[in-house]
Amino acid sequence: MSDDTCLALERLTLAYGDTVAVDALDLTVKRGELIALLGPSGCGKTTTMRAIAGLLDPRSGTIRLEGADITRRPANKREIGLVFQSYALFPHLSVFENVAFGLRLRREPRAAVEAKVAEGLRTVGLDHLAARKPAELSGGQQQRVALARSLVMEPKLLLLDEPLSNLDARLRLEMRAELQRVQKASGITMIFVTHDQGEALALADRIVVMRGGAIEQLGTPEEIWNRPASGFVAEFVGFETVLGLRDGKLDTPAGLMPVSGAVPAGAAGLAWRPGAVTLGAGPFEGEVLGVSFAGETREYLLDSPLGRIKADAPAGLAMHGIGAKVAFDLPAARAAVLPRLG
Ligand SMILES: Nc1ncnc2c1ncn2[C@@H]1O[C@H](COP(=O)(O)OP(=O)(O)OP(=O)(O)O)[C@@H](O)[C@H]1O
Repeated sequence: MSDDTCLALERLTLAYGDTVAVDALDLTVKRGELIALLGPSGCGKTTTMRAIAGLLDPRSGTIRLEGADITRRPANKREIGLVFQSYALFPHLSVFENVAFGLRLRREPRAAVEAKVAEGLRTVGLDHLAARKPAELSGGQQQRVALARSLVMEPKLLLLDEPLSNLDARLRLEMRAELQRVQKASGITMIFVTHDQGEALALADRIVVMRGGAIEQLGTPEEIWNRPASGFVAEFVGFETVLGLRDGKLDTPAGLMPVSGAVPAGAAGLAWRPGAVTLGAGPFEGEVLGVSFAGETREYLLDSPLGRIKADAPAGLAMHGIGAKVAFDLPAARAAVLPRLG
């Protein structure tokens, strides 16, 4: 293990009775990294976080924090912070006292508590609201208090479970940027759970895409976005059309069809985002089932022998109405090449 490793999960297996929720998971998180655990409901994200926090005993495997084996260490001795979606602030305490709570419990000297709370509130931009009660704050401000409360404890690792899911869309965007800023400013290693690919892509240094209790792909946002490792990841990051390859041809519901362009040897499939589908020309034909205006583009849903195809076209072009037959192409040059299809 290198010196800059914060957390290492080694062959971590987690189960509820007979149900194995996470199977032999290996993951190394570097110090100062912001990691997203991304995946559909039930893939094991929360279970993994609970085990790291010490709220669930692993069936087997090891958890190391800064080199020390903490697999069997009680939760309150792990120096790991937790921020959950319900931020559960104490309603009768001021913002200041909420943030100070853990430090006081740790019996830190009064002056140290005051300095740390002041800095924590400054970090999240709430120093001017220290005297307020939680009920006098917006949802986003309450979430920031919860974040400050964890930051002041100076954890070795901070775990955030769907930290932004209780906020409305506008606040969520604001808090995304805020969380990223706070993470870089504090330097605290963070792992956050989300099922929102946009959030993971926007925030994380690296993304762990989970599926069925295992890691499907681990990579930077750019890698996950541009080079999905499987059809599953591709669909998760907006490649709406995924087709397998057999004998160098597209394997479609209507049989094998030629590919437009060259395909790398060994590829299992190709995937296109709506913007990569050529509309108005090409060897295939589809019937327009739906069309919606999206500012710069129009988004089409086509019914075709290859299945349902989503395609975007510049809004400046003439519109194809519902029921119209439109030619289209799926150019290999604009597809992501999938090493695995499933
Ligand atoms: N307390 C429990 N008892 C039994 N099975 C559980 C329990 N909690 C979770 N599971 C099962 O473990 C698996 C992983 O669940 P987990 O909550 O970790 O998924 P998740 O990825 O966090 O999903 P979500 O996004 O819905 O929170 C699922 O199959 C789930 O049904």
